[in-house]
Amino acid sequence: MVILDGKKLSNDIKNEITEVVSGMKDRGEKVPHLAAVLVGNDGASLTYVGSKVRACERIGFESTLIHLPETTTEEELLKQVRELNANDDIDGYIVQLPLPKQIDAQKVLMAVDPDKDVDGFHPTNFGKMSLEMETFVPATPAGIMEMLKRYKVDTQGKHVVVIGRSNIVGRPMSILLSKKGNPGNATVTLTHSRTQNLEEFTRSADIIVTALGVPEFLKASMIKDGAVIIDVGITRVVDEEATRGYVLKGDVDYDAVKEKASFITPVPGGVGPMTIAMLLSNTLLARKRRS
Ligand SMILES: Nc1nc(=O)c2c([nH]1)NC[C@@H]1CN(c3ccc(C(=O)N[C@@H](CCC(=O)O)C(=O)O)cc3)C=[N+]21
Repeated sequence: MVILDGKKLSNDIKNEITEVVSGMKDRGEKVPHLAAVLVGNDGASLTYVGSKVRACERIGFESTLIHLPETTTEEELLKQVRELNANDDIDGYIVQLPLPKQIDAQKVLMAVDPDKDVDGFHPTNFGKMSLEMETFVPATPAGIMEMLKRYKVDTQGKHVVVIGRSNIVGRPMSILLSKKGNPGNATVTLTHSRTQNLEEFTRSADIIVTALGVPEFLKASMIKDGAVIIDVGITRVVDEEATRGYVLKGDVDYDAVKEKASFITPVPGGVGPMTIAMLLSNTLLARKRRS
């Protein structure tokens, strides 16, 4: 069994980007500038946005964090988005999800300039991805593709079962893995909460991608020997003994499943760090396209 080490890979990718950025600096060029908009004080969102800002600093990007109160109205957020679109110094930005309930997330994502949409969530970019055109690919699916590529996991003609049909992970993942290419050329089944007999699918899968958010959902009895397991779930579970008062749990019953798997991603240290690395990579692409 091989552990797909997202922490290490993301460091490799960040080092590669650092090299490119230092070349830009040497030539007196503008370095990439990423902005993140965070609305409210959700604990996990604060952690993720903090990691993104720290990663920017480490690799020599400029970064701006725009932190708005929980009570922000949709109109106020749309105004912020329009300002970022118009600000020539910002190469790319993200609006951290989830948003408070008074705000229609779809409306906000539609207002982001597709050329600055480094999350790849705008319909234009999602469409381009689906049509196999060059674009910003959503960071989590892009990170998984990069992991499969760098570990040379064979996806050609394999049966992939994706669990979860979200717009940011499950659905784009199903599209990317069925595309021509390497990784790609897989036969994909996209399963979700209404799927009947889920276990019949998971037990026949060569590769399983779980993006559910239900801790330890995928049991060893649900997979076949030698399956590749990609765990996108990351849930904070209360644990009084832990220093932060919680532990992070993936969607996979890791200790038992790893005994049967050929490749597996840990949580933490798997898909999460790759997401950040690919966001940085998209921001570098945004800067290059604008110059
Ligand atoms: N507009 C937008 N774009 C996103 O890309 C986006 C988002 N909203 N909302 C939330 C999800 C989730 N996400 C993660 C990023 C990094 C880790 C990560 O680095 N996780 C670490 C652990 C972090 C911790 O300690 O909590 C790990 O798995 O090792 C996890 C999850 C990005 N998302």
